[in-house]
Amino acid sequence: MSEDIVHRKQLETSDMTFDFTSEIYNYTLVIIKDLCVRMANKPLQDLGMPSPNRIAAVSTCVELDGEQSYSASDLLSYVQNNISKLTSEQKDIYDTIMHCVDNNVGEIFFLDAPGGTGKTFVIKLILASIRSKNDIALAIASSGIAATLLPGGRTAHSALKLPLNLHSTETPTCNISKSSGMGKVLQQCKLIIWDECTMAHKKSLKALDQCLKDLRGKSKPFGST
Ligand SMILES: Nc1ncnc2c1ncn2[C@@H]1O[C@H](COP(=O)(O)OP(=O)(O)OP(=O)(O)O)[C@@H](O)[C@H]1O
Repeated sequence: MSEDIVHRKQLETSDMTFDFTSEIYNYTLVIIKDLCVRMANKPLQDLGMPSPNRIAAVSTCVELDGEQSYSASDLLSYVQNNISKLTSEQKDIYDTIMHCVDNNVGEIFFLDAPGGTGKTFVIKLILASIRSKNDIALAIASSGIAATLLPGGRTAHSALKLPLNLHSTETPTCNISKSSGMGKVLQQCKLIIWDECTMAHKKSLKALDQCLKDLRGKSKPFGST
C-alpha cells in the first residue's frame, strides 16, 4: 500500500525521485487504521500493529484524498462528449445547478421525474463537471444499490457517520468533527448529491443540515452548500 502511495505522489508531483519516508509510513498506517475501524470497529493495537500519529498525518487525509483523486482530464472529456447529448430540459437543470455551483450560491434542488428519463445521466454530468475542475462533489444515496449507480457514490449512513439508532434518537447528529477527513470534505464540497433522499429518515436530513451549519459556520439551510 505504501508503494502505491509513493507511486501516486511521484505522478502528482512529477518527481520520480520521491521516495519512501516516515510520513508515508505514518499515512499508510492512517489508511489501514481507518479501514480496520470501518470494517471491524477495532483499533490497530488490537490487531498487533503500531498506531499512526494522526497529528503528523493531518495534511494527508484519506477521505479528502479520495474525493480529490479523480482524473480531471478523463472527466473533462466525459463532460465534453456528453454535454451535447442533454435534452433541452436536462440542459436547463444542468445549467441552473452549475450556475449556483460556479457562483457559490447555496441552494437546494429537488430533482424528480419518472424512471428512465435521465436523472442519473444529468447527475453524472454535474459530478464530472465539478470534479474535472478539481473541486469536490459528494455523491451519497439512501440505499447501497443507488450508491453504486453514482461515480464515487457512498451510502449516506456511511459517509455522514449517522447513528444506527436514528429512529429512537431525539436529535441525531453526524459523528463528524471539523478536523476529520469527512469534516474537511463537507467544508470544501461544492455540491452534495443525495440520491433517493425521500427514502431517508427525515432525521438524517436534519442531522446533515445541522452538521453543515456547524462545519461551515453558516446558518442558512445546509450551511449554504
Ligand atoms: N440525453 C441523453 N442522451 C443519451 N442517453 C441518455 C440521455 N438521458 C438519459 N439517457 C440514457 O437513458 C437511460 C436512462 O437514464 P437514467 O438512468 O439517467 O434515468 P433515471 O431517470 O435516473 O432512471 P431511474 O429513476 O430509473 O434511476 C440511461 O441509459 C442513460 O444513459
